[in-house]
Amino acid sequence: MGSNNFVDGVRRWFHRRSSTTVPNNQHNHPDQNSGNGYRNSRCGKRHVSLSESHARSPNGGGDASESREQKGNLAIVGDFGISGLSLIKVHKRTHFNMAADSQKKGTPEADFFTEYGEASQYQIQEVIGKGSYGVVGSATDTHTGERVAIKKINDVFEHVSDATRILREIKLLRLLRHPDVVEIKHIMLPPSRREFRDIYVIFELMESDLHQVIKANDDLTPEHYQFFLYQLLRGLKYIHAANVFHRDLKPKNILANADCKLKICDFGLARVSFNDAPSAIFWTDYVATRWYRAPELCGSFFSKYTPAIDIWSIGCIFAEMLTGKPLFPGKNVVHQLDLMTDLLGTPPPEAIARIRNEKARRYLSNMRKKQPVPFKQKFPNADPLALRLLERLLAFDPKDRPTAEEGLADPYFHGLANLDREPSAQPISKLEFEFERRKLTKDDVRELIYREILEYHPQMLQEYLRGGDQISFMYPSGVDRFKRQFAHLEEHYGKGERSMPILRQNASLPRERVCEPNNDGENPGASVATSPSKAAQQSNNLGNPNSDAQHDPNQPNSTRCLLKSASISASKCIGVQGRETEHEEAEVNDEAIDGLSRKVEALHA
Ligand SMILES: Nc1ncnc2c1ncn2[C@@H]1O[C@H](COP(=O)(O)OP(=O)(O)OP(=O)(O)O)[C@@H](O)[C@H]1O
Repeated sequence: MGSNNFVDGVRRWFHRRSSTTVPNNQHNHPDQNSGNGYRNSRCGKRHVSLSESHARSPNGGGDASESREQKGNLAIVGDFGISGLSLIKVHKRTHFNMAADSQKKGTPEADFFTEYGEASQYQIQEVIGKGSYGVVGSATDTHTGERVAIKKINDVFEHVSDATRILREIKLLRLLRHPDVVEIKHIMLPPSRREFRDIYVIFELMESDLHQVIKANDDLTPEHYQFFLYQLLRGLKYIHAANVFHRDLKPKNILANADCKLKICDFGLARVSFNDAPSAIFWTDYVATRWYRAPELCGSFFSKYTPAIDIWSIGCIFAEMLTGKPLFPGKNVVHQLDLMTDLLGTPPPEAIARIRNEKARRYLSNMRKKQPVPFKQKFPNADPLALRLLERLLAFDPKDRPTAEEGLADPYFHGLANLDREPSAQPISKLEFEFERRKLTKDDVRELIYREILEYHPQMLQEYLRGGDQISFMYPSGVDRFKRQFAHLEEHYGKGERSMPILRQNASLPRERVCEPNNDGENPGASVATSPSKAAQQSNNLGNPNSDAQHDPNQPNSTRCLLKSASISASKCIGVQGRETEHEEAEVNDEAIDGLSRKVEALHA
């Protein structure tokens, strides 16, 4: 595909909406009305009004343009028609057809529907993935014909910290409503308010994720790159305006459709930043994927962090799109910093002087001086405007990175950026996250999750708010049916494939194990290690005890990685020669650890 297709698509989009002219409210780009080419064809004077509402098309067909009525004060967004971009390859999911199988065997599931209204709404089809928290299946909403993804989260309350992470995620996804953020459509009502263990969350269904897209498509065009980055920054602008830091942006946490639509997902590590929140609580459980981690998080540089940590991750993701390979595949935090400085050069003394953590400051000042590699040399085929923005996103010093909003106003997006389509969220109310301030018991979290689920069951919510006791009785919810269906699916999923037990990544540390900061505001490096290997890795970090937690071979990421590989091998990508993209969960090489330990020890001697 070339720009012509793109131009045609954009023209079609404008044509379809020709009656919705509103005053031009673009970013004030100097050349926004001049010149030729696809950028300017997108830069016409017609824009979709913020108040314009289009019906959302069911996933899997029809007009790709979308809009969403925002809850509360949030805006209604008229979004792109993106038919102008050539479709990207997404692997076809063909794991196990639940519906057909259940008919063949005459399993009882089909009858179950008649009794419970809500359950009959979803016809489960196949398993599309497994995570550490459970299984994700595709299904059809029989009321609307829409295809959805249903995530079954097993044994939610096994660990209070996991349950709290799930609470955070479902709450944030209810509050953050934007076309570039995955949508929770529904959560099944548990059969019993006080006794439920599993929950079923119904998401909009996406076809793939950016990790797969990068692997499967070696013919992405400059227009694809630009549109991908645009959506990511636009989503981030909205999320940051709500004072939410995602903290774990990586290609696997960006869902993708063949029509080039991207959506940010997995808010399990996200946090709302209230100005008075102690940064210790905010950061001590930080275990996000190292390869996309900002330099300041590779050594507890500061006591307070900013949304610029997410901007860095977006920079890494964009670079990975351009080359098909992760930009900084560090084996541990020290190696991570080495790779960063290999490309960006050693930071200037002023930037190093701002670092409050003494070990990290010392490590960087003692590092052999390195010159930056020109981005043109590193990314020889990329659009120079793209590279200029990439350099800004990957500024070593967080204060030099643009905000998402500033990123959208970068010349790279001339003709594409449009403030009308880039709404900001309202800051999230403190009341919603009041639970972060206290130590929760299992029953507390269960009640809070139940309350959150009731947001999708307005009548029950009314009853609950009136103090109705009846909902403590078993309530016909349809979850039992789902449970059996998922059990059946899980039994078949992975048959004949490399299958490994899923271990839950206990990502958030239980409160009682979170160490207090020292008087410098930094974490003193108190141990949270649960295994000798973790202890070894911690000796290799620069002050943050959790900075390598995700790299513990006993942690499930490597397991998940294998499972994902298994599902990839079972998938069909037509005519695709996948590029080899290494996994960020690569095993730690003991020798490297030893070498780095010596290096760090020598530094601190
Ligand atoms: N809405 C969705 N549409 C399509 N696929 C999805 C959707 N949500 C998740 N998936 C896929 O299902 C799989 C499992 O997702 P899940 O979020 O449970 O686990 P994960 O991404 O491994 O993260 P974690 O284990 O940290 O929660 C992933 O491959 C993901 O891409």
